[in-house]
Amino acid sequence: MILKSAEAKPHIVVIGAGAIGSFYGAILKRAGCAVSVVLRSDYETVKASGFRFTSPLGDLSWTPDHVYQPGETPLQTPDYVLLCVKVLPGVDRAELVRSWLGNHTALVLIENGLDIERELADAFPDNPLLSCLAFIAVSRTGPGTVNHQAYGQLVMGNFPKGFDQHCEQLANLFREGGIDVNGTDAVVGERWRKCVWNTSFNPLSVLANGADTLTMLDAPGGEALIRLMMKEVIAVAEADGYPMPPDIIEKNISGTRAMGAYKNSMALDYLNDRPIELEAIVGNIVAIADRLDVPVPHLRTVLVTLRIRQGVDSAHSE
Ligand SMILES: NC(=O)C1=CN([C@@H]2O[C@H](COP(=O)(O)OP(=O)(O)OC[C@H]3O[C@@H](n4cnc5c(N)ncnc54)[C@H](OP(=O)(O)O)[C@@H]3O)[C@@H](O)[C@H]2O)C=CC1
Ligand SMILES: CC(C)(CO)C(=O)C(=O)O
Repeated sequence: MILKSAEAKPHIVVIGAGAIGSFYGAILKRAGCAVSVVLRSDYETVKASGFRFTSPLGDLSWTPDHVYQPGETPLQTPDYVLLCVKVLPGVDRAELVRSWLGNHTALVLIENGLDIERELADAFPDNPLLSCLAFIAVSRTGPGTVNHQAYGQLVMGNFPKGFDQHCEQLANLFREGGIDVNGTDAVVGERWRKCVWNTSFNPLSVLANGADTLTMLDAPGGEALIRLMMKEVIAVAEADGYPMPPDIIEKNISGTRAMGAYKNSMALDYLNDRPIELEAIVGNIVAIADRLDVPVPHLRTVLVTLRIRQGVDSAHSE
């Protein structure tokens, strides 16, 4: 396939333009792309007045080229579809993207979790698949309104491996729009590396009633527990063929302390009564641990406790 030249900027459709989708949509819009969005609850507001941002990067507020609803078909086949919905059981992501993909459309995931690409790779074997990790603090504060607190860097590569011309083009567009992109030809290892942080801090923050990072680290035994959880993630990653750097725990702990008190995306989902990405971020890792016979007693305790809690919460809300 011949990619569009730098002058003819690609057409982008963002599916799930919440915090992450609207932020990275804004960046691509700044780079001169035509960016459209598929929205559910925010459809009317964004169609009427676009996205409104607060951000240290300046005014990122933007108006999409088209605002679609799920089930519509694109006016023009997009070059890239960005999928930015939460990875939740019962959400069929392949069905969400199916009608938006042309034969040559590249599918780009900007989502947390491990082992979350396979269902899309299987459903669309002929479309280029790009997997991205977002290092950013951003949240949706109301319909069409978004607060970008800090950061924004992406790590990007093809799934399961490689860094093709689509990665090259999209990474350059994100850079033009003002954010850093680290390209990798081994994105699965990068997902493991990010999960060392997410699989430890995210579920613990929910058990701790939405606690921020410093509250967790400073509680008696808190840092020790987080280190034990990180060690278990690293052991599973290694058994799966992805050895982690020897200083990864130290760097994660010191980096998190330096960042100051921070509520991760799962803590925010929990505090706002939204479903949490428990299976994508914890369950999939425990499943791999079981397959490879790696003991993960702390991760399993946290996972099962949260599953029980989800059951109790949903029984109460019926
Ligand atoms: N926020 C952050 O700082 C970070 C988030 N991430 C990851 O990025 C991913 C996205 O998170 P985030 O943007 O925060 O989540 P949000 O909840 O802010 O956004 C998700 C969006 O997906 C939409 N959506 C869900 N289902 C559908 C559907 N069927 N059709 C159309 N839209 C749909 C939601 O719409 P509706 O409102 O209608 O449900 C919402 O707008 C997650 O995997 C998260 O873990 C990673 C790093 C940091
Ligand atoms: C790493 C971090 C904390 C923000 O980039 C994240 O992935 C999350 O909030 O879930």
